[in-house]
Amino acid sequence: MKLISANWKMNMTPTQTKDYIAKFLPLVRDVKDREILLCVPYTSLCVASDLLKGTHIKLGAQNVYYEPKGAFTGEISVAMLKDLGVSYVIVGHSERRWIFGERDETINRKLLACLDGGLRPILCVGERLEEREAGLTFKVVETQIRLALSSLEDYTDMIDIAYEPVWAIGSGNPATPKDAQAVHKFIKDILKSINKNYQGKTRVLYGGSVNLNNAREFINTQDVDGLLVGSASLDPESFAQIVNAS
Ligand SMILES: O=C(CO)COP(=O)(O)O
Repeated sequence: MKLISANWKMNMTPTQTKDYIAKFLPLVRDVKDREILLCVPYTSLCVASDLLKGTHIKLGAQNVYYEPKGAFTGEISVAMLKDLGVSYVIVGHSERRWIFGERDETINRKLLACLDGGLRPILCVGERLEEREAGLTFKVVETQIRLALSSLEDYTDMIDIAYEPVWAIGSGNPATPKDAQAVHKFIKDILKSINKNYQGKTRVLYGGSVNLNNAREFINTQDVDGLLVGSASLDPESFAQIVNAS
């Protein structure tokens, strides 16, 4: 099933989360052929978890730490997320890579912790503008995937991947569906080549300036198995329209 996910990033208080979900749920009640996911800030997980219980909307986090517990001030473990009913977690978002200096090795450890603990990670990959301009898109994406999945190659069916070109995020300048399709196909070929038992269960999502005007075209593009929507997911009506259009 295709996956349409919101990434709220650092937006929405718990109170705003409550209002959002109250408005959003009736608007997507009849959507049965798409998986809908809300990746909310840590502080909204509790309230969102309560409100989404018994609905078909899944709950996701935007980050996780790889150690199971201990003296890691400010960090959140897989078990803590699981206990709140979280089923997905975004790992290696470009904002974590480029603002917070998250390295491929850290991302690899986070993926391992998620797989061990039964959370489905959404691994984010994508090239920066200068890399794209230097013709390095495929090389960058391949390197990010190979490093993130190092020693986890047998488990590729247990993760989803979001292709989010960094230059397209928050810029109003999305990739063309054709360019996205080429990278998505390339990602699927990598997964096949690193896991000979790969069953094709990884969904490759597109993210980067998805909005109501382009969501349908992306979702109807071959090899696009879902969307990861940032700013256009912050308004419940707008995100519900994207879900319904895609
Ligand atoms: O980073 C994104 C989703 O993870 C995309 O953000 P925008 O939809 O705001 O471009």
